[in-house]
This record gives sequence, structure tokens and C-alpha cells, in this order.
Amino acid sequence: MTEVVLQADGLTKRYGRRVALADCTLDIPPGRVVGLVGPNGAGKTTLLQLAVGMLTPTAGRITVLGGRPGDGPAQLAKVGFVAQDAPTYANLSVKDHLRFGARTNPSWDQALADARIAELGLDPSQKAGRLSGGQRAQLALTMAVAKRPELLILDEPVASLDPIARREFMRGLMAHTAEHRSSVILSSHLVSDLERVCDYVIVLTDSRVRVAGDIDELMGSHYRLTGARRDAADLPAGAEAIEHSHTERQSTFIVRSLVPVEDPSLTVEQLTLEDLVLAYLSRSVAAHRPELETAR
Ligand SMILES: Nc1ncnc2c1ncn2[C@@H]1O[C@H](COP(=O)(O)OP(=O)(O)OP(=O)(O)O)[C@@H](O)[C@H]1O
Repeated sequence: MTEVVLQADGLTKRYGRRVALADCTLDIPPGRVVGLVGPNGAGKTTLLQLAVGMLTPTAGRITVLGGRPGDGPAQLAKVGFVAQDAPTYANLSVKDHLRFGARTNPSWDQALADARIAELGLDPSQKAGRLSGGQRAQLALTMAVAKRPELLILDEPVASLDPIARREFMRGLMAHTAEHRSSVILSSHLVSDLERVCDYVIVLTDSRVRVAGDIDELMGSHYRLTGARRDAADLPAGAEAIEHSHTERQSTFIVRSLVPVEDPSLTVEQLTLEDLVLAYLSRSVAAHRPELETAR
């Protein structure tokens, strides 16, 4: 297996003067289910399209499974991709989709595709245009996994699904990755979509990676500190404030610290993944609107 699934170094994509992704540096190890989270326009699709070779960088470098994205049939076979809104061919039946997949992918696993379609209860003769949004998403996922890729990339796969279809989709994805041990990168606006599925997270806002890493490691190095009102400069050595809010008497900080915080004047609490992601998202908002830093 390749040592690094995705490596980016100073990766940048610009459209004219508009920066879609800026100076992105990542090292994603294999076997992870990676959640790429960020608001609208953050650059998630841009990063994923660079990873599959649909876009080329303006500057910097990206390597996926040791190769250049989109560079020839061998590279394409290693990566399964489901674009945003799970595109399918409205006039083709489910069976036609699988036939098309078999014809265009050398490593196509027909047994896997048939088993998934049966498990989902999809009628093979049904036209894709007549499927529900959830069923279409499942068909697109089936097409991608039946390639037996080493890496599966899904761009907001559940964005248009209702909560039940969301849960079903995520369950199917988890079952597949547990069985086939492929690496996965999937994007979402919502941490709640990723919480139970991912073991690695990347937070992207305003074209920049704000934090990336194994969720266990991030959870073990971020804390909420509460105590008498103070400035970030008065935090214990090694604690970097990610977010802070103050009342007249009390200060609350979300901090990153590689060593345990031991300060009797502060209450130290563990964070949830959502707390952690929101802290990085609001830090980026506050950087654009400094008045928010003092108003809370
Ligand atoms: N073809 C294009 N031409 C010009 N600007 C573009 C183009 N594609 C994307 N952008 C801009 O690049 C930025 C990043 O867009 P991108 O689609 O990667 O974000 P995203 O995080 O996937 O957003 P969403 O969650 O809304 O899909 C946005 O400001 C967007 O307007």
C-alpha cells in the first residue's frame, strides 16, 4: 500500500484573481476516512477536483497514491470519484450503468456491484432519472466502489439527502470501507455528517486549510479552558488560543496544547469534534471581522 494517500505542497488554484485554494499543504496517511469540512465556497470541491485531475494547479504540487492526479488509466483506476449531486445518466437504467462501469473500468467487480444493488433493493431495469435522490446517490456510490479503488473521493455525497437517506448512505459507506479497507475522502458542510464516520478531519475556510489531522490526536490536544477573566497572553505556556470569549468576569478559551494543561486557576474540559471544528471556523470569521473577538 502507498505510504501517503494524498500529499499536497503549497497547492494553489486561482481563477483569474479569485483564489479558490491557497497554499494547501497536506499529508494524508492511508486507511483513513477523511472528512473535509468547510462552508460554501471554502474550496472543498476545488481540492477534490485537483485530487482527481479534473483541475490542474496554478501553483504547488499534489500527489495522490504516489502518482499525478488523472495521469493515465492506471492512476484513474486507483481512484473512485463521486462528484457533487451524484451525477447519473437519467435515461440509462441501473443495469445499463453497471454495464457501462464494467466496460470502462478494468478492475470492475460485477459481483460487488450486483450485491450492492440487490442489498439496496434497487430495480435493475429502473431508469436513473426515476430514482429518488437517495437511490441515485447510492447508485453513484456503487459505480465508484465497484471499481475497487484504493481511494474513494466523494464530494458532498449527502448534501441533498433527507436525514434517513443520509444515515443509510453513511452506513453503506462505513460497511464498505470496513470490509475493503479503502481510503476515503468525503466533504460536507456539516460536522454531524462526518462525526461517526471519519477518523481524520480537514477544516477548510476561505481557501485555506485551518487544521488537519487524526481526530483522536486533535481531540487529545485541544481543550476548553474557563477561568477568571484574562488575556490569551496569560494562558499557560504552550497553549495556543484558537477561540476566546469573555464576560465581565470570566474568560473561555478553546486552545491547542501538545502538553496537558495543568493550571489550578482554570477548568479544563474535553471538546467534541463539533466544538473543535467550530472553533477553527469562527477563528477564520473573526480574523475577517475583528469586532467579533471583543463583542462576545
Ligand atoms: N470555475 C470557476 N471559476 C471561477 N471561480 C470559481 C470556479 N470554481 C470555483 N470558483 C470559486 O472558488 C471558490 C471555491 O469554490 P469551491 O466550489 O471549491 O468551494 P466549495 O467549498 O466546494 O463550496 P460548496 O460547499 O458551495 O460546494 C469559490 O469562491 C468559488 O466561487
